[in-house]
Amino acid sequence: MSRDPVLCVRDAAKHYRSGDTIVRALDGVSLHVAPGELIGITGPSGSGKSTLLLIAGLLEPPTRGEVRINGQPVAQPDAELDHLRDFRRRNIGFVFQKANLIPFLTAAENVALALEIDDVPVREAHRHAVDLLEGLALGHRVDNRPARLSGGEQQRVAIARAIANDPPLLLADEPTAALDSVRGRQVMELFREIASERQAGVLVVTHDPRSLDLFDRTIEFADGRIVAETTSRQAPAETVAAQ
Ligand SMILES: Nc1ncnc2c1ncn2[C@@H]1O[C@H](COP(=O)(O)OP(=O)(O)OP(=O)(O)O)[C@@H](O)[C@H]1O
Repeated sequence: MSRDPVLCVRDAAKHYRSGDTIVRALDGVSLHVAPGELIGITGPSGSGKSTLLLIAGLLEPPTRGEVRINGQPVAQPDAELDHLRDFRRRNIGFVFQKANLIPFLTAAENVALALEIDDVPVREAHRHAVDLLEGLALGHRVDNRPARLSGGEQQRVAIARAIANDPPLLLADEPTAALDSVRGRQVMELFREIASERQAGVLVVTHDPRSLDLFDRTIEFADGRIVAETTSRQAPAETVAAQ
């Protein structure tokens, strides 16, 4: 059985004007992420990694090229991304370097809020949030506010929030940069689990070479282009290459 990629980025470019010059933040990038795949994006500062996530996350339209999610063409140069707000919320989870939890809500309330925004009734959202946090070994933290949690715990709550409505695609921008190596590893292992068990496609930008063994593939960027790709684990059996 073959499955379509969750994310397909085709010949994407993103150019910014800076005075008289054009910055080619992305310059013709094509990649795909299959269900169950965990992909690492690496490369030097300024090589276009975050720009790729902005384009893949439907937060910025590409200057050229196309983004498909689950086979559906959703972003082209003239795309009105505001119209995609609901689509984005249902299909894409985001995790950033900082957890950005709401400080006056408990861990469970932070996660539940993501579901309530999606019209899940309050009680059901809370129950689901608690279940999710328990599954991420945070059952003892559900009623704590973020200030009581370690950096790694906060980041795991942020991941629970990002996957609360079960999006098929998860995008993370340097999610372990603020963590020590042990907590950073735990967070990367969580992404591995989410990809394997929930069959989400997960794209993680990282400078951290210590977790590369967890990725199915590592894609290296330089000057807005893909310059190398390494297959680090055996690819999931049921995935196919991008068309
Ligand atoms: N809004 C913008 N306007 C002009 N130039 C931009 C804009 N956003 C990004 N750039 C430029 O595009 C290039 C790629 O930036 P990007 O943030 O994608 O790199 P990165 O690989 O994520 O870097 P880092 O590892 O430092 O986060 C850089 O030269 C950056 O200065």
